[in-house]
Amino acid sequence: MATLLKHSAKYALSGRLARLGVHSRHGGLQCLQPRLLPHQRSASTSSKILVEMDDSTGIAVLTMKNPPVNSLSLDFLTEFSISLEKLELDRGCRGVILTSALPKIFSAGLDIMEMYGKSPEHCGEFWKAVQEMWLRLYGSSMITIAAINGSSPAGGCLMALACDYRIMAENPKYSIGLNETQLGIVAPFWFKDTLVNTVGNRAAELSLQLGLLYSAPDALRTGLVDLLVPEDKVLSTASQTMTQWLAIPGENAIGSNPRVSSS
Ligand SMILES: CC/C=C\C/C=C\C/C=C\CCC/C=C/C(=O)SCCNC(=O)CCNC(=O)[C@H](O)C(C)(C)COP(=O)(O)OP(=O)(O)OC[C@H]1O[C@@H](n2cnc3c(N)ncnc32)[C@H](O)[C@@H]1OP(=O)(O)O
Repeated sequence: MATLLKHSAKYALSGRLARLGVHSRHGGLQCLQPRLLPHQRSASTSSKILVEMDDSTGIAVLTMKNPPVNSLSLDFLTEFSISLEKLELDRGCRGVILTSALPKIFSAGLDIMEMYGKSPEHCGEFWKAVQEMWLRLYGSSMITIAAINGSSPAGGCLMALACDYRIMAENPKYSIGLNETQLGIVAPFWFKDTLVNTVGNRAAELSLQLGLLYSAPDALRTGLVDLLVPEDKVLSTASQTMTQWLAIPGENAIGSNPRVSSS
């Protein structure tokens, strides 16, 4: 029942998502291998996204590669949503690890150039693509883990928040947060809600009103991220964590998520 509720709540998020229908990708207990064996891997790449799928574990790694800072441009967001939709439709895919190919940056957030001097039509299309990215990630029926291997302000932080679990590199130079206020922007309500659901009301109030960017240790203290690990261990830890989550029987790891389930 919980699973069904989660699915209905999730698919109610977006008319486009409703097309996906309800199906189970989470079978019984499986013995999962954290390492990808070459013959069991498949890769697909668009210009800004690399997707590597391990058929033996059902784990996909979605790597953002939009230099210089993985800003969320219209093109990037479109490719991102298409990649995620393909994985969502792939019944063999049970978990997605989101990470960055760029040194020091997870994502710089919305592409500022998409919001400057553009036509109302373009702005509408861009904003719709931002919402679509969030709906797909937050409403995903796969387990999603953000492997945050660099700084992640504003919309980049939203992406990480939309995942089920966040693992960040413990590099003190990296920062993360919804710092829109510092940029003279009010974070939209659904940015706010996603943050509240993660860190709670009071921390979210302070965070949003002051536009705080947290260092990695402060992000852990406030609950913005779940785990800090050495930089070279971010991806392997994400793989191990995913394996643990996917070993939860049936669909319980997904179905018991309170953000999308009411029982
Ligand atoms: C009209 C609007 C239409 C529709 C929208 C409707 C409503 C919108 C309303 C509200 C929106 C609210 C939500 C907003 C969310 C956002 O995400 S806003 C974007 C916020 N992000 C930032 O402000 C990030 C700023 N960047 C940085 O802090 C740093 O660049 C960094 C920490 C990411 C990386 O630092 P460095 O490694 O030192 O790199 P540089 O600073 O030298 O940058 C390299 C290069 O990249 C360009 N760049 C950086 N960030 C962005 C970005 N967000 N978009 C586009 N380009 C970016 C930077 O300018 C440099 O370019 P060059 O100078 O090398 O050409």
